[in-house]
Amino acid sequence: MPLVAGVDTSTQSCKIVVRDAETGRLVRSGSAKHPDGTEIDPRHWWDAFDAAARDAGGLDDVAALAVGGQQHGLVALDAQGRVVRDALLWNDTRSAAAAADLVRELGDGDADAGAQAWADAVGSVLVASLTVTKLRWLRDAEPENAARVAAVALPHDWLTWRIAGYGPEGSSPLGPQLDALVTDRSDASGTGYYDAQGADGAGEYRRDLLRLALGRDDVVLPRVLGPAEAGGRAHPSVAGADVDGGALLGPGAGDNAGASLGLGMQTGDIAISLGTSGVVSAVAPTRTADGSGAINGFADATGNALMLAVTLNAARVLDAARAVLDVDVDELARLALEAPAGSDGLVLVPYLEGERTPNRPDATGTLHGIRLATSTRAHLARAHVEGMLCGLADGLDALRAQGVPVERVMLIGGAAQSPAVQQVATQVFGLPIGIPAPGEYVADGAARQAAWVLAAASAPGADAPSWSTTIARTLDADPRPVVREQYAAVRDLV
Ligand SMILES: Nc1ncnc2c1ncn2[C@@H]1O[C@H](COP(=O)(O)OP(=O)(O)O)[C@@H](O)[C@H]1O
Ligand SMILES: O=C(CO)[C@@H](O)[C@H](O)COP(=O)(O)O
Repeated sequence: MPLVAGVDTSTQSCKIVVRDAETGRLVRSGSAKHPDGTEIDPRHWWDAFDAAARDAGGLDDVAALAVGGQQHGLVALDAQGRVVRDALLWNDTRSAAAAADLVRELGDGDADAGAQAWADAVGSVLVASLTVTKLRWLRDAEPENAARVAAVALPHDWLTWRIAGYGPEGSSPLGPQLDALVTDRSDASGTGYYDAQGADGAGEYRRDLLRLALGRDDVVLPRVLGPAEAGGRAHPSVAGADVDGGALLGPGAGDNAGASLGLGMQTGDIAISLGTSGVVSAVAPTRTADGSGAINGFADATGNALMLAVTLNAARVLDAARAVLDVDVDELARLALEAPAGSDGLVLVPYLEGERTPNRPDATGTLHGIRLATSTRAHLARAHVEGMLCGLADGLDALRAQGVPVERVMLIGGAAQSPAVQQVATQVFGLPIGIPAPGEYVADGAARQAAWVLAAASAPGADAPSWSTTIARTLDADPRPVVREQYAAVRDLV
């Protein structure tokens, strides 16, 4: 019974699952928190990985491991493999002006033409989240740091590299071998300088776009591996010490592609992820090229496309409500369910950290409809839940507008555990809502990828193992149009 490990190095924490490679049965798991913030020293990811591995009982007995991670983060390394500066994360908006500049530049001064050109080139219109915009910001705001950049990696790439034993001299057994960096199509497709459908579908880096942003392209970029291609082995001091030959390393994936693999998503499935980010995602054979910027046309972890609508404001909108009301997650849910659908007209537009979709990086949250009758804890709790979900419902509309079929909707991520979120989702989306069994679907997807890599190592061309995903409950649709009508009436007033 070989075991495999899946890692999710996400915005707020590191989660690890150890599963049976053949059946997918969960054997053990662990987790550890990351510091808060939109920029972070990657050593905190390494420390959290180490703590989560210990929390999971160690990884000596795993035959393969793969890492899913928050997308887009800029990990800039110097020639000695040292991090040049704290990593700028997907939710850092300081490169918003750089994004607008790059869009105009690719359109020869015409922003609309530039938006479509970026969507055609790499599947996405640039916003501050995308790595390429952070490189332009680095070039202009920190030229000395930009000059030191010898390699550019994403969070999951960098953690995979460290797990393999690489890193700066003195803090790694194998030293700073930058050309040992590897990644996968899904995470590469979120950089803004990788075309997952280029080179006749094989995928290719667009170094011309990297050069446009950074002013040069003589930097090492991680080798992009196939969906079940091994990227070396874990260093025995980290994982696989008790396994003959050590633990194979998978290419890893961006977290949303990992979740898609973990859920076994097929065309027609919609995943709504309520973590730090809010994500509405769908798989398809080929990506969209949405010049409006509402939909990102990324790659998934199986060789297909993964369309995403992503908001900056999701679970942490509810965290903010808990802070204001001084309640825990259970009391927040109870309060929210006390108020009626539509919260008697109290509406929160939840742009608490600016917003990515729509692209309003400088926006703030706004509360509308405050009256004596709606100045209650219950109404405030409900308005936060409804506002968060309305932003995602707009994203689902954008997917539909791109012709993406919507047949089954599943709710995942930390905030999906809330009974209030589950019930209000049936009202806001007006669709049946599938609640998968509670789990870490990004880490599960990484574990499934690890099992796929293990199978392919002895049987090239093997398919991904068919692990089953349990939908624990399906809630009936309960459409309440008033909720989105109220939201749409004030959303654009920010
Ligand atoms: N029952 C719950 N109700 C509301 N929010 C929750 C609940 N459980 C967890 N959360 C929130 O979910 C978030 C963590 O979700 P997760 O998917 O792990 O985030 P990420 O993957 O972005 O690190 C936190 O903001 C946490 O407060
Ligand atoms: O930016 C995106 C996708 O484009 C986010 O989905 C990040 O990948 C962060 O994920 P979580 O930490 O919220 O899971």
